Amino acid sequence: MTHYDLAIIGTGSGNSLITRRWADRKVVLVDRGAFGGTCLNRGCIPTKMYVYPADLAAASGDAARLGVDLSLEGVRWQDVRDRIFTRIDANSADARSYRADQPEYVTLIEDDVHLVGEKSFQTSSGEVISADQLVIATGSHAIRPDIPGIDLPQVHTSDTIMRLPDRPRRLLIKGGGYIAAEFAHIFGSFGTEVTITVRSGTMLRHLDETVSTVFTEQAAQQWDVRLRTAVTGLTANDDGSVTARLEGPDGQSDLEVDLVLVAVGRAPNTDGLGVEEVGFDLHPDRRLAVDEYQRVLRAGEPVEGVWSLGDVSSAHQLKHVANHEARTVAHNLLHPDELRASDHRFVPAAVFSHPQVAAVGLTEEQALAYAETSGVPVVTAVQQYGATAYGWAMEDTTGFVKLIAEQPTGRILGAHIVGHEASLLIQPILQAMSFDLDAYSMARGQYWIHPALTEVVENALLKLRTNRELLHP
Ligand SMILES: Cc1cc2nc3c(=O)[nH]c(=O)nc-3n(C[C@H](O)[C@H](O)[C@H](O)COP(=O)(O)OP(=O)(O)OC[C@H]3O[C@@H](n4cnc5c(N)ncnc54)[C@H](O)[C@@H]3O)c2cc1C
Ligand SMILES: NC(=O)c1ccc[n+]([C@@H]2O[C@H](COP(=O)([O-])OP(=O)(O)OC[C@H]3O[C@@H](n4cnc5c(N)ncnc54)[C@H](O)[C@@H]3O)[C@@H](O)[C@H]2O)c1
Repeated sequence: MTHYDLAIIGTGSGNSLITRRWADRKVVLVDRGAFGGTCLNRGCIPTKMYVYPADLAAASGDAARLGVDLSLEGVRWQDVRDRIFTRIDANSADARSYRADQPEYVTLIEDDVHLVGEKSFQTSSGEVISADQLVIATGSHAIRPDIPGIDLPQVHTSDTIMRLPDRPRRLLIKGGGYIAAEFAHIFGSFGTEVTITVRSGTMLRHLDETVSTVFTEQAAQQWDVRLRTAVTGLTANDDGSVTARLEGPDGQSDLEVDLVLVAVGRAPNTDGLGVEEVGFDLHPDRRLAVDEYQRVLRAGEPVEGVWSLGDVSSAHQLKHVANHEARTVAHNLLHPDELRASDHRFVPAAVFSHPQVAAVGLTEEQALAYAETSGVPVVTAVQQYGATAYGWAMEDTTGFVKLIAEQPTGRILGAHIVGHEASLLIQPILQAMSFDLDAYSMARGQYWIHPALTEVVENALLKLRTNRELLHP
């Protein structure tokens, strides 16, 4: 058995824990997959590197209403793919070499491991490692639902679809969440016929109802969206295509496609890790349970020196959350007597689709429930992009900013944006929420550049104020 000061399982956000502060100690970093984890190799970064060219391709369709006739001559899939993965693979290889070249204090083990004690684990080749402190940062994996034909080679998850040799002519996407929305945009803008099957009545159904309703309407104008529809089986055809058996409101039907993307959520990587065997607590969705300091729990109590962060233990499967939690763990590993808590109060998210969506805080439904239990009235305001000067320039008819605040104080509880650069527009609202700036002061306490698109945020804030004054003259 080899003993270390610190052992980290997972090179996603886990890799960022190793700073020079550890240079005089012994650290072991373990990963069974590509160095850098999901975000770098098969998640946020390559998807957004596809989304940007998809936005350019989609612009050809969006420009006509402005009197600009663009035509899309074509998309060179292999060139797009190779530009992305030449950069990604080099980045992953460089990050790996950087760690592998620090043998004086970091040992890199590229193997699958499972726990054999609360702070010890075994590699698949039999090596046993123990450590004073252990960080579990093993991420999550795409769920493959149990339907006939799910193992056909034409069935992909987000792990594999970005490296396809060719772009499919017809793609079926099962699921209506983030990954479905982003890949529908990517493939649809590039010219693939996209069909999406969604179990419920809307896409992005976990978001604010106005958002999911508007997004679903716009999705249906671009892709063949089949709501309340299940895929009950997949069969390979002789010509390489796949027939999907669908069950929807009109009964059963068959759909022939070239490829299938399964996007029905991701599950934490706790299976096979041995966490139950050593008694660590799991949530019902099999996430590792941690306290606010990111300490792993056993029977509800923190296990000394055992930490977790990111998708394996977080309620939010988002890279900025994994990074935030990594900063908490980085501090706490070195300052056991001054523990710092993670701040999950205002976690934003964006869906990089067409249109873009961004959200932070409570949905309207949640805010109304909060008003009922707290007795604090809430006020909402919806401002259309099209009612601002930049919205006129864009001839925008669908984008909007929806804000929800406590009525007496103007404390912002939630923000929901659909439309051009929603992911950028939400940031000042998030800043106000994080630094306790109320909506009323935010609206008039600063200049807003005219006629920038940010005026839609300014106007939404002003509307909250007007609505407040209407309620309380
Ligand atoms: C297609 C896609 C797009 C996304 N886009 C965004 C986005 O735009 N914005 C955003 O915020 N988030 C996005 N995400 C989510 C984001 O990628 C994750 O939240 C983030 O990468 C999680 O980081 P992590 O460090 O927890 O785990 P990971 O980065 O997954 O790292 C975990 C590592 O642990 C290793 N590992 C697991 N089990 C073992 C074991 N037993 N032994 C050894 N090694 C093990 C794995 O190989 C992996 O490398 C996206 C995800 C996907 C799939
Ligand atoms: N831009 C981003 O930040 C970004 C992009 C991609 C992924 N992600 C992260 O990755 C996670 C996983 O993405 P995702 O799209 O797979 O998950 P998701 O949770 O966003 O959506 C999954 C969808 O599949 C549906 N579903 C679940 N089980 C099903 C079943 N058996 N049959 C049919 N439908 C089913 C759900 O109702 C939901 O609509 C996201 O939750 C997100 O946290 C983030």
